[in-house]
Amino acid sequence: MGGALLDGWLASPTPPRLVILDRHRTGSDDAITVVRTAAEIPAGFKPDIIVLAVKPAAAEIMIDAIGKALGPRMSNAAILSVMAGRTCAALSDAARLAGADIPVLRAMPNTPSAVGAGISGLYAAPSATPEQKSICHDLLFAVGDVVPVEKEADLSVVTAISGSGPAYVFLLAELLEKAGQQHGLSPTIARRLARGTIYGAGRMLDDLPDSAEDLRKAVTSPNGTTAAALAVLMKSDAWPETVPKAIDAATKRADELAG
Ligand SMILES: NC(=O)C1=CN([C@@H]2O[C@H](COP(=O)(O)OP(=O)(O)OC[C@H]3O[C@@H](n4cnc5c(N)ncnc54)[C@H](OP(=O)(O)O)[C@@H]3O)[C@@H](O)[C@H]2O)C=CC1
Ligand SMILES: O=C(O)[C@@H]1CCC=N1
Repeated sequence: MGGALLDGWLASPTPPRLVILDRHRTGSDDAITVVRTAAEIPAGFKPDIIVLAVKPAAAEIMIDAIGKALGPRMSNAAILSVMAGRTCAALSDAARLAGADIPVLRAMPNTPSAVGAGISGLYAAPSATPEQKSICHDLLFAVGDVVPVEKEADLSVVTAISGSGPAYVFLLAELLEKAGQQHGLSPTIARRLARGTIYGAGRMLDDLPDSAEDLRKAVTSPNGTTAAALAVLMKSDAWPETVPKAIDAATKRADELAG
């Protein structure tokens, strides 16, 4: 996810000044300084925002390493976590243990951020300053839309819908492609049709004021092909039951990750 955000920031018209801590990436340039370990963070660098995009289990280790490396230079920063689950309180505790009593903001972005088409939920702990909220909002807005949420607990369902959501759409693309091939289309044609359809439907959802339901109905001719397919997909034990179940499972998992 960190890589997706980075791609989006680097492609944005006014990239922020970035120091990237990444064990694999090499090559600093004019736009970014890349370091392999926290100890290599440049001596004069005093971050406004520390973006954490590691797996939730690595959060405390990272905060500790960054705290040790930055020392007092961390004291005016805020943490922006994109990790599923991990709460502001847990991350604040980790920062305090690392020597910095600093605010935490939590975002739940998604991978379309890599192409500037992300959408992120954003929650700010009450201790975050208006300026820190504004910088984090702008960082996320540089790679797509931003939806502020008032309650931290809402980030679990945000994670289930939009954080994980691209995977559901990619699964649909996979299944459409496969079904096309099973009906004799070449892999290339099946892939173009599946992807082009999802792209076009996404554009309509984004560009037009109509509801998703109205757009669906407009495709569905009486007694036609779409009606035949939707009779399968919309059976009570099919999508109307399985999609909410899937969202429940993802929301529950996000709550579990929060501990
Ligand atoms: N994937 C997604 O669509 C989304 C993910 N997220 C959140 O983003 C976070 C990362 O997920 P994701 O990008 O999928 O996971 P990845 O495993 O792809 O990325 C995690 C990165 O963190 C690095 N890392 C872990 N520990 C350390 C460490 N101690 N020092 C330096 N680097 C470290 C890993 O390096 P290495 O490979 O060397 O271990 C890896 O590059 C998660 O918390 C997830 O909840 C949020 C929204 C969407
Ligand atoms: O699967 C996950 O846990 C992360 C959070 C949202 C998307 N990927």
